[in-house]
Amino acid sequence: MKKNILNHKLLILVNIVFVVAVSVVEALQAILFKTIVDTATGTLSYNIATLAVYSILFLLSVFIFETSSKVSSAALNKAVMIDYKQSIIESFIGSDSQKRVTSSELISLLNNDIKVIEDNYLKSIISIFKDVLLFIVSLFLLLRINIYLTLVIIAFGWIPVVIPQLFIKKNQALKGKYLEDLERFVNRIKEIAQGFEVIKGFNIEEKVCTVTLKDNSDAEISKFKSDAFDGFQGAISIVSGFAIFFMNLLISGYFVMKGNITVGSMIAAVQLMNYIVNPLISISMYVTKIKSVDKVIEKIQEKLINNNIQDVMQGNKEFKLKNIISIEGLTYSYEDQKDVISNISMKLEKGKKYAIVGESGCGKTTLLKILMNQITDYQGEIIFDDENIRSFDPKSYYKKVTLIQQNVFMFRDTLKNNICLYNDCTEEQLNKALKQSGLTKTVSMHQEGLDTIVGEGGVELSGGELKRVAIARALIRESEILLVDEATSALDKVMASEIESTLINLDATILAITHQLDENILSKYNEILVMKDGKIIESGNLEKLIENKGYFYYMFSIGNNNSAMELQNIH
Ligand SMILES: Nc1ncnc2c1ncn2[C@@H]1O[C@H](COP(=O)(O)OP(=O)(O)OP(=O)(O)O)[C@@H](O)[C@H]1O
Repeated sequence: MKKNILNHKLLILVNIVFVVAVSVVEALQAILFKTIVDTATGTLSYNIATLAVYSILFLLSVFIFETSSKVSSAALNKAVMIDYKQSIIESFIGSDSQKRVTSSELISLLNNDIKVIEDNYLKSIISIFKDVLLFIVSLFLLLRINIYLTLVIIAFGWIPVVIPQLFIKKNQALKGKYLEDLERFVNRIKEIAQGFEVIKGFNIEEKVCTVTLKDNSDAEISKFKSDAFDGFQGAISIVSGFAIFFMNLLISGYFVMKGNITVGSMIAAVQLMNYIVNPLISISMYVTKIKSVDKVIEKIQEKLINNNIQDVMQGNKEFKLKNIISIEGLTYSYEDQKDVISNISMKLEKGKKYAIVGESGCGKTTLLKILMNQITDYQGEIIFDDENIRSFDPKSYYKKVTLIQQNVFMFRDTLKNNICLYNDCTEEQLNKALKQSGLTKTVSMHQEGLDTIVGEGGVELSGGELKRVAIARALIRESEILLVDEATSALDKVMASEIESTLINLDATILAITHQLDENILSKYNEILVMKDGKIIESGNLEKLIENKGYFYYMFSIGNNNSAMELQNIH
């Protein structure tokens, strides 16, 4: 945050200039008071018209400098906030995919936490600056009026400053609790929007409304407690400020009675004492506010800024695969749990098509995530011909290796932008990709063709079409290796078979997870890798695996409804 503020030195300077001007003009109000009162009581002999001109000049200056100061501080606020939010977004994009925050956490951070920081941190810093100046100028002017009054202020003015500091911890805790509850509420709302059909379909509207009401009121109660505490703290500061004010009034009244100062000086002194005590109270409140958001800034720092990916590939070599991908002793576990990938060693040949099969949870997706560099803290080696994955430039690797995921994410944009992913692509490249991915018919069916807006999350496309878009994306990039995480999930058998055929006919090395234990599909793969408990326990083409009559054959038989008797023999 500090870095984001210091990035705008010119705006800070402009702010300082206007804040100085505002503070000087405000403090001069006391001198104008004194001049008018002393003229009225006969101590000074100014002309009333001259005093009226001074007053008008004073009002004009206040208007000009206040406006300029507010506009420049709003401009600084805007610039810093753009920077800070952008750094959060960039940190999110650069974060490790395993440790990244969820979408609702990110939205909550960018809306709620940022708002708290903006209101309590940035605005406080700007205001503190103004108050410090007002304090210094007023103290200087008061010193010129009466040294004893100045000493009284110095002796007792710190009381309203110190009191709010006693409540910093409590304030921090209340603000932290509010943001925590608000995040839970935002999360709940997101779930309601996403799970709308499930809520309706399972008739759980009432239950969902009840838990939402709890989250909603928890967040508002926490906000109320935080605001109420702010109010209590503010009241204590104001009361102690008043106490100091009356004490000053009494003391300056005493000096007037003694004939040490004039009535005009007394009014000016009281006014200046206000300008000394009030900024002190405000400064102490702003310091409390700044400290209370320290935890919020720390939270953002922890969740995002410190969570940037340590790319396993830190080299600068252009990615190239001539013959063989060798995986040696690959082992991985999620956060100290048991191994999800357990000492896998295998070789994959360029251009061949590999199917990965295995029961749910055996580690198939994790294996692809490691190969895609989404998981980096694994043990073992991944070698392309004789180059370790770590020696490649990540950009060139991601250009040639593409992961097609189970759920195809679509931007709310045109079909073309969703396929080209905002990169330039020629008509020839596009047509080739459409043809190979089987999307030509889909494009011609839509009146707007490639300019058709696909709707939020691609709702206007079928499941099969979405998978084809994912394939087209890989084709546009001319990816040489396709890692496919269940390209056919949620598709009927005919569509699944069509998509698998499309994939198998591509000119690329393919490593595809499939749940389709279908003879027609599996026979097209050069090799089937059978996974169980994080290991590859069998491999070979379909014929060989059926002959083996091992674990694969057991799964294959269930998938193809073989007789119970036959299954018992195998198992
Ligand atoms: N982010 C994660 N944190 C902790 N455990 C995880 C995480 N992702 C997956 N796992 C666990 O790791 C194991 C392997 O998961 P993985 O997704 O690789 O299995 P899979 O074989 O692809 O399953 P499926 O066929 O059901 O998609 C599972 O037990 C899963 O619960």
